[in-house]
Amino acid sequence: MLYVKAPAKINLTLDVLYKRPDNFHEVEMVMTTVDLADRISLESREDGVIQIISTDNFVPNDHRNFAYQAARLIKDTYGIRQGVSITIEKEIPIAAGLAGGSSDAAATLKGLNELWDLGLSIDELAELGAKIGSDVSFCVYGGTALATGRGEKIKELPAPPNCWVVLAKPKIGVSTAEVYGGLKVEGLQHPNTQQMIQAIETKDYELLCSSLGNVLETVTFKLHPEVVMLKEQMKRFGADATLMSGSGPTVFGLVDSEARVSRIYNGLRGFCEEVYAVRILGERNTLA
Ligand SMILES: C[C@@](CO)(OP(=O)(O)O)[C@H](O)COP(=O)(O)OP(=O)(O)OC[C@H]1O[C@@H](n2ccc(N)nc2=O)[C@H](O)[C@@H]1O
Ligand SMILES: Nc1ncnc2c1ncn2[C@@H]1O[C@H](COP(=O)(O)OP(=O)(O)O)[C@@H](O)[C@H]1O
Repeated sequence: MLYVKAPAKINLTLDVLYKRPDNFHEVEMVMTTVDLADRISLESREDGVIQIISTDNFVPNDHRNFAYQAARLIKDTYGIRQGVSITIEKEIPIAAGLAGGSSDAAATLKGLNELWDLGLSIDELAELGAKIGSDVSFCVYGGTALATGRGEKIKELPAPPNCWVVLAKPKIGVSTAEVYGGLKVEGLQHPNTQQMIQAIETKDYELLCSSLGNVLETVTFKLHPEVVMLKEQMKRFGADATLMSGSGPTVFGLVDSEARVSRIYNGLRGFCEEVYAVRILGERNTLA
């Protein structure tokens, strides 16, 4: 039995440059992993079957599961005869903009590389990951990175300045495809990605706070006004800066003092069931 952690990500910036002919959007995003993680365990089996076992009824247990797709891809690409039982202990909220499914896929790729002794490099695993979803390559590397292309081209960044991240997810699920589909690329207010990178490189917390930006907020806010309200509440309870992660609906707030974290956490818990106080994981963990 092999255990692998699958951490959630947040987008510190998310910019869309244009819509591509393949119907994906060309993006520029600064992403970082946080210490809210699913736990994946992998057990090889001789009958060739890929089995998904999950603690959460909303997680699909068949070919729709991204961890299943990761195992299938590895088996087919490298002609592996064995199967695998994949147990997913779900901690990351589903369809939340936190890349839970993508991270489960990435953890499965890394775990099977070890379990089946394939000797693949982290870059090879990330390339495989891109076939499953745009966010999977980033999740293979983890840490902090600039993601371009449709999200699969990854450039490593150093750890951001130390701070707390309070995550709050309203009781709605958001479809990433619907949000990208509703985006009007003309007239967008673009975040300053280069300034965000500078803030990270110089460990400038204030600059990082003022550089947060996500163009998908415009779409999700219109679909779900409760996300705007949650963001406003978080700011009112004392977060230094707030943003929606990915396509939403999770909103996060950055805080640099522990005392304020509990005030914000307790305040939000009054009306939002899913609130988490976490840390940024920072740098890439190169162990596959
Ligand atoms: C918005 C982001 C930001 O990190 O994350 P989430 O909110 O899903 O966590 C990502 O761009 C989501 O990546 P991921 O969830 O892997 O997307 P995919 O499965 O590849 O694509 C789902 C759908 O989103 C749209 N899509 C995705 C990526 C992209 N660059 N342009 C797009 O237009 C396409 O319609 C695609 O069919
Ligand atoms: N291992 C998985 N965990 C969660 N959701 C999964 C998984 N595999 C497939 N899915 C499907 O992926 C969709 C997106 O979920 P998720 O990856 O959690 O969100 P997001 O794309 O917003 O980060 C869900 O609707 C869910 O049905």
